[in-house]
Amino acid sequence: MSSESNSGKPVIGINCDFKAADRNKPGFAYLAAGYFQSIHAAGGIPIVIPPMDDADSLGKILDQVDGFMMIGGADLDPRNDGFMLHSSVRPMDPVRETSDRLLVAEIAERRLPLLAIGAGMQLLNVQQGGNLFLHIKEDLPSAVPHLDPHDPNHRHTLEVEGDSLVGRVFGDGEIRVSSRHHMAIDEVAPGFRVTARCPDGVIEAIESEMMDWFVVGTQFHPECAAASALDVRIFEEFIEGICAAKEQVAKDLRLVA
Ligand SMILES: N[C@@H](CCC(=O)NCCCC(=O)O)C(=O)O
Repeated sequence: MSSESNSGKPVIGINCDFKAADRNKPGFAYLAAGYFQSIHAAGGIPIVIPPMDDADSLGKILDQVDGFMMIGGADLDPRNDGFMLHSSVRPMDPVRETSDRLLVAEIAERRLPLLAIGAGMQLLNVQQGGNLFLHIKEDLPSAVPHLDPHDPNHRHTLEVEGDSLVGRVFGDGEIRVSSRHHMAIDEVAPGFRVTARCPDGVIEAIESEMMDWFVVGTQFHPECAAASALDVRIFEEFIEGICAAKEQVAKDLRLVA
């Protein structure tokens, strides 16, 4: 049973990153402010969820939200999906990855509406049966740069499918998005379709084709400080999609009442 916030605004859970304690500092859970600020600005109520390796507690939290957003971050450890480690891989802290994997598995089981960004989309794809290129520079040598370590606001152009959420958001005309990744989706998981690519062919957005699961994934970062007004519309479409689904459920319940 998800929450029904007083204002009717959907409550959106958001995972966060984790940095382990060292000799001089305690461990930290953290996330870029743009993630929760974007959800709030779009009409949602953000709730940041600390990493936990406790499926029962994470499940009780998911009982209380109307949707979820999985944020970006460092690399998924390819060994968790049966692949060899690659010299370019900088794994995220295992505390975060363990929690993220439990979250995505439960979100999928519940068909909870999901917006997955960057590493969040990559995790969704591998957990649902797809896989990743571990290093674009090696796997797709003709690709344009998708990461500039000296420019957090590195951007590249995007080509979108018209009949999609990102297609509705960006429309026609040149689109440039913020890109900070060296991995990318290779095979898309069953039940999902590609809705945007960089002109070099790298997959930049996916959406669920399943009637019972509203999911959008972006490799680019619509939450970043340099996001455009159109990027912001992705969050609005996500919130609107959740509200529409809730209204439909309420209508259906009235019909059978
Ligand atoms: N590390 C992966 C995923 C890319 C990603 O999520 N980048 C965002 C980094 C900044 C942040 O933490 O939000 C890859 O490189 O492919």
